[in-house]
Amino acid sequence: MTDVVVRALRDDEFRTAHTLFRAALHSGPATDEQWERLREVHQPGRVLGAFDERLIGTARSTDAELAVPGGAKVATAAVTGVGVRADRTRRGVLTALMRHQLTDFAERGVTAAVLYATEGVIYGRFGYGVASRIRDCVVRRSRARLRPGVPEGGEVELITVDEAERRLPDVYERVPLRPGMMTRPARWWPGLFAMLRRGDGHAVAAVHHGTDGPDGFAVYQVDREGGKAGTMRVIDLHYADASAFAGLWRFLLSVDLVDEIVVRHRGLDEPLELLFTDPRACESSQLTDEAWLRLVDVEAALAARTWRGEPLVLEVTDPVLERNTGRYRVGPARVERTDAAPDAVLDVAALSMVYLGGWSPSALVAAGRIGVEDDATAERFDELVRTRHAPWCGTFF
Ligand SMILES: CC(=O)SCCNC(=O)CCNC(=O)[C@H](O)C(C)(C)COP(=O)(O)OP(=O)(O)OC[C@H]1O[C@@H](n2cnc3c(N)ncnc32)[C@H](O)[C@@H]1OP(=O)(O)O
Repeated sequence: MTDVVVRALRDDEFRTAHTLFRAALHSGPATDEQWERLREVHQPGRVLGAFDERLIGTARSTDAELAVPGGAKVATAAVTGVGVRADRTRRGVLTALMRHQLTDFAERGVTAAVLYATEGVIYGRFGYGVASRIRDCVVRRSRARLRPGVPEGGEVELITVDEAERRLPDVYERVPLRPGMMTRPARWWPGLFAMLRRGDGHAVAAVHHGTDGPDGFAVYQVDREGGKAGTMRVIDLHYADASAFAGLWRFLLSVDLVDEIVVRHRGLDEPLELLFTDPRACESSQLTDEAWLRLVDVEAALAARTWRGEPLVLEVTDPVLERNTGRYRVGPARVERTDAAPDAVLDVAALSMVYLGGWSPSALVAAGRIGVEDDATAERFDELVRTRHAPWCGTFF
């Protein structure tokens, strides 16, 4: 491993780190105008740099809260901006950054860390696991007739990106967070609006008004070529309830000069096709991993969510944050450390995968990632973690 020094960067070093990250993704540096906005997404104290003689790698995080089964929210670090110079990869730079970052999270009292990964092989070794999965959908407008009984929804108001920047944060606050969703800190939003303005600037937002005011929104743009009907790309879509969901879709389907509506990165149990008389009006594709979760304080995380059925003793190993290694009795009444014999043996990445309810433990048993004595124990474990909704983050960072 290279001799790497990792430290938190000063504010005046953020732009160099951002340029390094963009270069690692094969993108050019931000313009001065873009940087004016992007500077804000960098949280002081949370932008790490790895150095030999100069900056060779970076990783940053932002404070947020993650909703867990049962409705509690836990202190979370949203990790992003991870990159190592292409001429310094595969010599332990990321490893040094991740160890530093996770240790720092543990010291700060962070319960969980979440990230979106560019590649599936990078983060498992640091205790992250795929906690939620998503799909993309294409709705063919000519076939998409709404079924009788789909809620009417309320009025929809179209607003500009400038107005959306002022108003959408408040609407998002009104959206109940399901397991896997995160609060959007003030420093998250500039990243979305910088992205919306990077295109040719024709994105708009539709705000849904329910009986108690604004309760959902869809940000979209329509791409047209050669005077033909085009493709609507829905960039961000959140709603408080079934009425707002239906109302927003009624509106999106009513927009003229659109052949198809592409909506990406949606939760697996969002009932979009169930709105239509022909469920195949909605084609789904591209099932993929969404949020990678890493429990940083296992005991606090286990205590924060609700559980079902009978208690089980879980033996957890954590090679990076040793304090987490141990046995935990986990059940609906309480969570406690114990010396009792384990019912299931797993590492922190596997625990992070089943924590939000996105995988059944039986699936991980079948894949050799959780050890149990027998099928009956696996079934009890399935029941323990079972949740009403599939987890979904829905906030890219
Ligand atoms: C949350 C986010 O920001 S996601 C963005 C992630 N960034 C990118 O994809 C940008 C392009 N890639 C990079 O900058 C770098 O390749 C990184 C950050 C992914 C990895 O950095 P490195 O310094 O090379 O990682 P490091 O040397 O610590 O690797 C640790 C181990 O992971 C493996 N590994 C790391 N990245 C990869 C990869 N992309 N493909 C295969 N193996 C990998 C290494 O081979 C090594 O394995 P070993 O311990 O068995 O030898």
